[in-house]
Amino acid sequence: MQRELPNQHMNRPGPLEKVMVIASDADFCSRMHSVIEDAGYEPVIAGSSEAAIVLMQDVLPALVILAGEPDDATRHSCCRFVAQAPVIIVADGHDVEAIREAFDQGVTDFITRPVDWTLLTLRLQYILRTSRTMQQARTNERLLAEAQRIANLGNWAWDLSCDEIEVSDQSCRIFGVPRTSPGTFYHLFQSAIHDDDRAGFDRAIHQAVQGHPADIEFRIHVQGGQEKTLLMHAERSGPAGSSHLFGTLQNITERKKTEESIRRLAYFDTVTGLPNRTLFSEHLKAALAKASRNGTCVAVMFLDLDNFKRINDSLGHVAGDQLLKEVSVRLQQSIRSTDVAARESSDDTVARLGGDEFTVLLTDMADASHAGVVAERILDSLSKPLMLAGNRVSITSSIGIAIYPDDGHESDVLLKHADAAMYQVKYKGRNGVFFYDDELRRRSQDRIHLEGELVKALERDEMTLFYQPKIDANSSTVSGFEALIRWIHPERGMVSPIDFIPVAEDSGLIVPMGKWVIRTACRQHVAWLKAGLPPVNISVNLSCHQFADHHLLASIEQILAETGVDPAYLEFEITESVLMKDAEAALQVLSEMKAMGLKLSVDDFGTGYSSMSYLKHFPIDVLKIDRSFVLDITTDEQDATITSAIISLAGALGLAVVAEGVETREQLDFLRQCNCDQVQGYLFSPPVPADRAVHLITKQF
Ligand SMILES: Nc1nc2c(ncn2[C@@H]2O[C@@H]3COP(=O)(O)O[C@H]4[C@@H](O)[C@H](n5cnc6c(=O)[nH]c(N)nc65)O[C@@H]4COP(=O)(O)O[C@H]3[C@H]2O)c(=O)[nH]1
Repeated sequence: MQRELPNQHMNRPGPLEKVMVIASDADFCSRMHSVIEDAGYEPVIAGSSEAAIVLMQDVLPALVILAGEPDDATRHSCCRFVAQAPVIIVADGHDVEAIREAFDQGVTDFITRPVDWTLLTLRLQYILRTSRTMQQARTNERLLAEAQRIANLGNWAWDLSCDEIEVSDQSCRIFGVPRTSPGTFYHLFQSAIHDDDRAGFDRAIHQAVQGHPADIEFRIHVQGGQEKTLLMHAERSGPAGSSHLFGTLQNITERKKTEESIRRLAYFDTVTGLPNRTLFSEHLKAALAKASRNGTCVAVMFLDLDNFKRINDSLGHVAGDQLLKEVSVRLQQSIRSTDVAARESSDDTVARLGGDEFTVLLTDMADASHAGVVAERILDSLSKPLMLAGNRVSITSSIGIAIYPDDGHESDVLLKHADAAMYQVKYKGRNGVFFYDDELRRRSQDRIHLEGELVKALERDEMTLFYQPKIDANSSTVSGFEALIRWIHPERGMVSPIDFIPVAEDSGLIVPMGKWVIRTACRQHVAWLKAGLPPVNISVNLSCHQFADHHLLASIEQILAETGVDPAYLEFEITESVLMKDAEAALQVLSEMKAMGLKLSVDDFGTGYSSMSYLKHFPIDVLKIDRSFVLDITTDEQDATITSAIISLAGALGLAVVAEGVETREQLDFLRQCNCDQVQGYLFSPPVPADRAVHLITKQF
């Protein structure tokens, strides 16, 4: 009955728990053995301290009972050995001094002689239960510390009444300080906070004290001059009126660094370190919102270097990058010069959109004319020569300006208008400034209107192809046709491609339109063949967008397969400027086209800037001399020289040559003298519809 008592009211211990008794008294040991066994533990009896120490090598007791008169050394080593388990001594009730000494050596508890055997079972169970709880607490503490270490997360409790902070190990590690007293930690903590972050930190603490949990990021100086960024959560919990704040502390230094490098990549140009298009756009939007509130103006400048490509190609990319960096420095200096601009705003931004295109944002201007002053200053600054790769180089630039609110209210629109104004400078001869104006505004509206109409034109099948013959200069017979698109507008009549091709280019419509041209030209070639005519070369123009389109080759392949045209009769005319825009990429596409068996020609040759080394490597068949040279070959000596030089060059490179825009017999005679292979122009025929072109195929000119 007595023995059942503990089992009815307490957790019964596990069967494997061992209770070790160290005693020399055999009767005492035997009695203990029975009590321990009956209580549901496994007794382990050691007759002496030495035997106990040997036994403890193998047995891990849950509780040790030390009876007799063990000397200090034995008690000490026992306690050391069984640091995880409680140790009970059996002492004389009146020997308080001995009990105190035992406690000092680490003994957990005591029972007094004479032993109350009835209560002993209960006593053992209480002690073991406490021990288990303690052990669990220790384990939990260890696991928590480990988890905090892994998560780089510390916790703290701040007693505001005495300015003491109780911290976890990880909090100390985050601070890089050894474990200190709560008061010392408070002082270390306070002095470590970055001056710039102190006010925010105090605000967050105040908020938490008021009962609103707060999160704050702040920087601290740690030993060695390093800086760390911490994320702290603080909140008030515990009983009402408690002077404690509780919270966590996380070291987010690495995360901040990563975020910063991602931000730099996303928002800044890697060559110049200037904001990129995305960041510029954000700045512009913010500036527009502010200007709308303040009733001020914003100027958007679009700047393009006039001769960057030439410098980049001739002096190399390293020099090109150096130039871009220098330009970025000069631009920043120019907008900071308050003496000229009579104003300065920290929101002004210089950005690089890509290539040699830069933008400048001037914010909160009272007077739009300041933008012109700044632009002139920029031109002046950029025009100063600099040394690049040992060469003295001068650059000029074209700047277009659009002003909020006059020229638009949205960032995209303003940027587009500044771009249009910049093109106006290019058109007028470069190296200048142009403000977006009524004329450009009207043109822009026309363009938008035309774009809408073009979409409909494609849907309504309003496009048609005209064909202009190319004549063999020796035999005076047709050597091929150039297919040229025409838009038969229901109200306006025939619209020139000069007017709509650029719009189709900008809107991307050129891609489906170009595909339609290739397909229609191929079908015409087949139709003439079927009509019993000899196979005739047909050339088709490829614009910049089409040439860069990744689906171009697949589209051509599909059309060839669908129409059955022999690729040897299909020629593509690509302008010199398109090819030179990205010569490496062009070489790749041209090679693939060549591998398909197509013919390739360089259109408008002489108007752009060709690198001879590329020209040599491009797998081209024909050079087409631009009609601007042909126009004056009989009157302008220079044009005559250039034309004959191009013909010689083509001969040297093994290329055929076609002269465009031949309008007079004199021009033809000159070209024949220079051994030009083919000629094309109004002298023979303008571009004509297919039903008229058919009669030219067999004609002798
Ligand atoms: N003054 C003068 N002009 C002559 C003479 N002979 C021919 N032309 C014109 O010169 C242009 C030659 O085409 P381009 O240089 O490729 O220049 C073309 C080409 O860049 C583009 N284009 C035309 N059709 C297409 C097309 O189907 N696709 C693409 N991507 N562009 C096209 O539009 C431009 C203009 O085409 P068009 O108005 O058809 O103008 C044609 C033609 O009509 C002449 O003796 N004197």
